[in-house]
Amino acid sequence: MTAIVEVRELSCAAGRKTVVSDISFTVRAGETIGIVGPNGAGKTTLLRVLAGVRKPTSGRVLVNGRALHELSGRERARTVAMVAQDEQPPADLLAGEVVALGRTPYLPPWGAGSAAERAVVAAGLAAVDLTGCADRPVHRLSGGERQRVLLARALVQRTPLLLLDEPTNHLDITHRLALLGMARTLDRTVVMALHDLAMADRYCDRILVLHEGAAHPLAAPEAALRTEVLDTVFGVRAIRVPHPDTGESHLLITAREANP
Ligand SMILES: Nc1ncnc2c1ncn2[C@@H]1O[C@H](COP(=O)(O)OP(=O)(O)OP(=O)(O)O)[C@@H](O)[C@H]1O
Repeated sequence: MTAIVEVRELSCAAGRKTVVSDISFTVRAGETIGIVGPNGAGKTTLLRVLAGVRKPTSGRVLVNGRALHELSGRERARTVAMVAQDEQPPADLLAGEVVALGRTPYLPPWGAGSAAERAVVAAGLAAVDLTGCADRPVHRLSGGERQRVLLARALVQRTPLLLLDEPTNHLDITHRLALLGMARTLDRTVVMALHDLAMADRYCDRILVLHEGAAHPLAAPEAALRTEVLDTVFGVRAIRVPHPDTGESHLLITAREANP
């Protein structure tokens, strides 16, 4: 598989604070990558730099071999889509209008609203289980429904790279599993910050652990989320147990002092 994202000796800051220093990794096309780390570890900051909305303090990010700041706004919007943490769409828009914003980089001037574009928007809403909701005002949707509308906007943007910051926040368990399952099967590369380590373990091809300004090597879940890593980084006790029916390995996490 070819590399879609190359991160070289990257350092990023939030405000004046350097958050992550000198990290390097490569993401291959089609991979689902999880970024995990304690609160404040720099997950959002790194995603914003990967999206090209924040500049690195040093080092570089290449997407499909190009630095995002070399691209026009339209080219960049066809390359990378991002759903930010707790993003609030403009309150006076309809759900379908929010999703349609994702089509902007493909439209000629005043090109919105055609039957074909409406069909793309409807398909985006259907992909997040919101069929028939195009005409609902976003401010009347629940937090989880709004989150799914924003995901639909990113899906219809049809970018090779999709960045998601805590995409399962606000989602019920059904839609949480659906979203993570979808992330794996989409024909694109997904990089997402996740707090739920067990979910990251099950649904990501590889995981980047951020801790104290550094990144552990990007590795398969069983290596990235080893017991000793979770103890050091999160102060929790983790064991891997086989599912009684399927035999698949699941990460079981408890507080460090909990009795076995
Ligand atoms: N605008 C800012 N000015 C100064 N410091 C900031 C700014 N934004 C974020 N920070 C700090 O930078 C650090 C990294 O923040 P970031 O949001 O990237 O972490 P995170 O891993 O996404 O956290 P969380 O898990 O809580 O969402 C935190 O210590 C945060 O307080």
